[in-house]
Amino acid sequence: NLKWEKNSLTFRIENYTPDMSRSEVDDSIEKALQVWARVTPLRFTRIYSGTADIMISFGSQSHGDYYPFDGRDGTLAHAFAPSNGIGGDAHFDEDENFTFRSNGGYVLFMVAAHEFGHSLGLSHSDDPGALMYPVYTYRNPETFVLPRDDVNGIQSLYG
Ligand SMILES: CC(C)C[C@H](C(=O)NO)C(=O)N[C@@H](CC(=O)O)C(=O)NCc1ccccc1
Ligand SMILES: [Zn+2]
Ligand SMILES: [Zn+2]
Repeated sequence: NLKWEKNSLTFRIENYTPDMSRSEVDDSIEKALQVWARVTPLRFTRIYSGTADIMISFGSQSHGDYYPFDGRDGTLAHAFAPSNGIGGDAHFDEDENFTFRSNGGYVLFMVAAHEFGHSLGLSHSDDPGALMYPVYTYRNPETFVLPRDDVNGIQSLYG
């Protein structure tokens, strides 16, 4: 597992999905980062220009890396393990319908929390209850608590 060799990380939201308001996207991203910050010494600072450790963007099909998205459903997003450059970056498939709180689509908070697990160095878990389990399952963001498997995983890297 590659990991960040610093506890203070920057993030930048490069563009927005039309599925939600900007403030809903900002809130979803910030809350998804807090999920991990709460159980590690990691701290996240938002920047609005330049290159952040974690560059966050929405794109569809071919979007500038060797991993083109696939239209609706299927792959929802992907993120790169810690390293310079594209490491840490999280890309969200614009062809999905992302939502704020309703489960009428994919709740951006849930997808982002999962992706940031990858951005911090976690791989997929085989625990069906884990956030890092490979397949999206809806959970109420208001009551979401990071499952034990994920806490153990991230604390084995940054505990
Ligand atoms: C092979 C990778 C690129 C698949 C990709 C993923 O795991 N990204 O982190 C992904 O979008 N997986 C889908 C499931 C699938 O493609 O079968 C997913 O739901 N990922 C988002 C997710 C997963 C678990 C919890 C929350 C969100
Ligand atoms: Zn990408
Ligand atoms: Zn994943």
